[in-house]
Amino acid sequence: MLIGRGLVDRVPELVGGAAQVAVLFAGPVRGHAEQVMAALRAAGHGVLPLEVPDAEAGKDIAVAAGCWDALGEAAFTRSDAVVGVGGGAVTDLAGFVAASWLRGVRLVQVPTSLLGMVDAAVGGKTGINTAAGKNLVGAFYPPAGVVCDLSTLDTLPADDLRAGMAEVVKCGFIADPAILDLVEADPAAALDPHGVVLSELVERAVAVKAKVVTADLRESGLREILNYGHTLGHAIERREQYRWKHGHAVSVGLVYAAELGRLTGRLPADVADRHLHVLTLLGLPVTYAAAAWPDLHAAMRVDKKARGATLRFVVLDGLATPGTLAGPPDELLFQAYSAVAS
Ligand SMILES: NC(=O)c1ccc[n+]([C@@H]2O[C@H](COP(=O)([O-])OP(=O)(O)OC[C@H]3O[C@@H](n4cnc5c(N)ncnc54)[C@H](O)[C@@H]3O)[C@@H](O)[C@H]2O)c1
Ligand SMILES: O=C(O)C(=O)C[C@@H](O)[C@H](O)[C@H](O)COP(=O)(O)O
Ligand SMILES: [Zn+2]
Repeated sequence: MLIGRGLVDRVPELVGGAAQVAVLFAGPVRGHAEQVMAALRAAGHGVLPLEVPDAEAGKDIAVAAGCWDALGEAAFTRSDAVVGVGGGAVTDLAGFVAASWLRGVRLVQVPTSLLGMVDAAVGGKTGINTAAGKNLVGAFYPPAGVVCDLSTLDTLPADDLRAGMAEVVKCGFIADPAILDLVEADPAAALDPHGVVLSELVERAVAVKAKVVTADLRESGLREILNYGHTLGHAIERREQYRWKHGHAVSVGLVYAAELGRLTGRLPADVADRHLHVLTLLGLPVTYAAAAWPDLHAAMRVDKKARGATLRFVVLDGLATPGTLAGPPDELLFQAYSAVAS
C-alpha cells in the first residue's frame, strides 16, 4: 500500500502486464480518474473507462451487470486488470466486479475519500447492496495494490471528510486510543486535509485495519471488531434508503454500541461518554429519529454477524478491548436506543 501525496501516477506499477485496464469511477472524481488513465496510457496499457453512478447508487446489481457487459465487449481476459478510483462505494463496486469477472482478475484500488483510504479500499471486503440491506452480496477479494494519494482529498467535500472520521474514531476505540487523543487535542487539525495530524490518523487507522485483516481476512472471528457501530449504522442507512452517508450512520451506531456496553455493565461510563464527546467534537451526528426504532430493530436481523435469530453486537469491555454481545433481550436493545433517539 502506498500512502502519501502525488502518488496517482504510480498506479501503472501495480497493474502488472495488463494489456487492458478497466477504470471504474463516478462523476465527482473524473479529474482524478483521468489522471490515473493518462498515467496508464503513458505506460502503454489500453484503458477502458467505466463511469458508474455515484455513491450508493453504484452499489447495485444492474450497475455491476453493466460493467460485466462492457468487459465482455472488450474481451477482457484474466491477464487484464480493474482499477477502482473513488470513494468507498466505487471501490466496493470495482472490487466486486474484479472478484466476479472470470472468477477474479487483478484489482488495484485508488481511494479518493478519507473513508476509502482508511477502510473501504483496504482489507478486501467488496460488495453491493440489495433490497434487504447493505453489502448483502459480495466477496472477500484483496486488491493487488492500494494507492492512497492524500492530495486527492483536496477536492473531497468537507462533510465527506468528516464522515470518514467516524471509521477513524472506530479504530481508536477498538484498538488505538492514541487516535482519540489526537482528535481531542485538536479536532480542527484532524479535519485539515493538508495537515500532519490527518496523515498520522490515516496511518494509524490503516495500521489497525491491516493488522486485523491480516489475522482474519474472511471474518471468522477477530475481524468482526471492525464492524463496531455498524449493526445499527447499516440499519439506519437502509431506512434512509442510502441517502445518509455511511460514516454518519456509523457515528450514531458507535454511540449506540457504547450504550449497550454501558448498560450491560461491561463498559465504564467514562469510556461510553467519550464516544459522544469525540464524535461531537468532529461535528458528526449522534442522534436519530426515536420513532424509527421498530424499523431499525427489524433491519438489524440481516446483519452479517447475526446467527439465526440471535443478534450479535461488537461491544467494548474497556478502551481498546472489544468483545461480543450475543442475543441481548429486545428491551435492552430498545433501552440503549434512548441514548441516540431524538
Ligand atoms: N469494503 C469495506 O471494507 C468498506 C469499509 C467501509 C465502508 N465501506 C463502504 O464505503 C462506502 C462509503 O464510502 P465513502 O464515505 O467514501 O462514500 P462515497 O463513496 O459515497 O463517496 C462520498 C462522495 O464523495 C465523492 N468523492 C469521493 N472522493 C472524492 C474526491 N477526492 N473529490 C470529490 N469528491 C469525492 C464521491 O463521488 C461521493 O459523491 C459505503 O458504501 C460503505 O458501505 C466499505
Ligand atoms: O472491514 C470490515 O470488516 C468492516 O466491517 C469495515 C466496515 O467499516 C465496513 O463498513 C464494511 O463494509 C462492513 O462490512 P459488512 O460485512 O458489515 O457489510
Ligand atoms: Zn464502515
